Amino acid sequence: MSDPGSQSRPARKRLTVLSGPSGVGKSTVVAHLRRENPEVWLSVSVTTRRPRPGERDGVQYYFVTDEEFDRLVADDQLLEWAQFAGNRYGTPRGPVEERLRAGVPVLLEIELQGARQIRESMPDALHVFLAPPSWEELVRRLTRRGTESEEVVQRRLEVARIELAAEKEFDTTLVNTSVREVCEELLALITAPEV
Ligand SMILES: Nc1nc2c(ncn2[C@@H]2O[C@H](COP(=O)(O)OP(=O)(O)O)[C@@H](O)[C@H]2O)c(=O)[nH]1
Ligand SMILES: Nc1ncnc2c1ncn2[C@@H]1O[C@H](COP(=O)(O)OP(=O)(O)O)[C@@H](O)[C@H]1O
Repeated sequence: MSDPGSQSRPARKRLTVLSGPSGVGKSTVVAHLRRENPEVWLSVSVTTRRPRPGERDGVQYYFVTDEEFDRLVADDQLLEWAQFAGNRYGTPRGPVEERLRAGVPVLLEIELQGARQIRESMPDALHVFLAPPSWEELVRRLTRRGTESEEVVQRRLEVARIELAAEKEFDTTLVNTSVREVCEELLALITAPEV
């Protein structure tokens, strides 16, 4: 007998974590997803990194000083945080908890150490790894983006090797060949019915 409620089952109201090496296309994929699917709420992180040209406070990140970041950590206002290539990044706790309580699908775009913290603290989260089509293509994307100095690109590539090796820790992998296709696959995962 078919389940009469199956058609109207709500979207999974849980947290999705998107992670993957620097330059793989996380920001591009997430920006595309948000444009097409505003019902998915993306957490805006705090960071001590300097804004890149065109980045605005409160949009890509909340840009904070080291002292402000220390205070957020001390006050337990971050759901997770990590040091990455010389800067600190963290997810503000309040807005995420509020959205999840309201039943809104929440997406976090964070690096590996933060993803591990979320796996511990919120075991229901779905962890998605975004992989490059190849190592050479990852190097090309990171270099061509042109937002970092040669030294920073090298540092990020060293971290990328570590992040690529952690792929098996994730629930599933999406290969970022086509942004549009990856977004469709990601949206299907985020909004899959409850099981
Ligand atoms: N743990 C953690 N990582 C974050 C957070 N926000 C961003 N990141 C990650 O920090 C890394 C560096 O981000 P960013 O400097 O914007 O560079 P980009 O992602 O390579 O453009 C990326 O892997 C992001 O996913 C956060 O709140 N927590
Ligand atoms: N599927 C793709 N094919 C080709 N280039 C891509 C693709 N996705 C992203 N890029 C490019 O790769 C570079 C890095 O993407 P970005 O979103 O900044 O990566 P991340 O946020 O993971 O560091 C950017 O120049 C972006 O335009």
